[in-house]
Amino acid sequence: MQSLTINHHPVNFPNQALLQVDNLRKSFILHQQGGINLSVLEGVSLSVNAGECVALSGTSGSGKSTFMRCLYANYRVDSGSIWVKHDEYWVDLCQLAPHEILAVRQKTIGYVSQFLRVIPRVPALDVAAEPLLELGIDIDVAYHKVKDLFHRLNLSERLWHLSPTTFSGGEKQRVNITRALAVDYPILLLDEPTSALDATNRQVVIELLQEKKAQGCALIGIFHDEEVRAQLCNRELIFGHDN
Ligand SMILES: Nc1ncnc2c1ncn2[C@@H]1O[C@H](COP(=O)(O)OP(=O)(O)OP(=O)(O)O)[C@@H](O)[C@H]1O
Repeated sequence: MQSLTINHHPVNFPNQALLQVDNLRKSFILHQQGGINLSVLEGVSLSVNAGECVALSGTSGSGKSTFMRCLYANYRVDSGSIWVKHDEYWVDLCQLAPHEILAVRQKTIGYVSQFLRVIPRVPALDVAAEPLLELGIDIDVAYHKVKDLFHRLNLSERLWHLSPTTFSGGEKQRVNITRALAVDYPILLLDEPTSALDATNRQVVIELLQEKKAQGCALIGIFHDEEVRAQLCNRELIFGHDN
């Protein structure tokens, strides 16, 4: 393995690590409220290995979602680094140009957000197959993967060719999960992936995520559901004022 960033700074992480966060700081400046500086992440560090699942825990407002958004490069950080193993290189997400971030999202980091963004008239099958098609996967192979996941997640076949605009919360969540799980991302970020699901489908999602772990995927997520945490997570990163 070559341990180089795209800027060619050598780094040396444990062999099994896929993600390494060092001393991450993030604050918000509240422009509408007198320019108050709200410090949310004060030096968070985390290393996640292949096949591990880390739960982000802590009280409401402690910074879990902010941290997840930093890991997906949705937020610019104040300082620190987020090293990700992308192809055979280590790259620091905090230093990448926008087009490089898109490349990392396309191949390396999948994100199951809580809510599915839907476009009217695009059927569920195409919404879920889109990330595979963007990677150049053959359309029949992509549909086959998606249909298999839809079956496992008990998404009724009569919905596959409809736009998810009118779907229930749980149906939308299962389309969203399929979108992310159809691709073999080495790293998966999960924001309450089972919040809208019944017990049966929640168990299916747990099993699918266990399979991802067994394949060497690194999972980082917010799981308010204790049962999900107990079955999936190896460790917790607890957020609070001491981060
Ligand atoms: N875009 C933003 N602008 C300003 N402040 C923000 C922004 N996003 C989050 N915050 C503040 O950062 C703090 C952490 O919020 P965050 O959503 O990360 O917490 P959380 O731990 O995910 O909470 P919850 O469990 O309630 O979802 C909160 O005090 C919140 O008000």
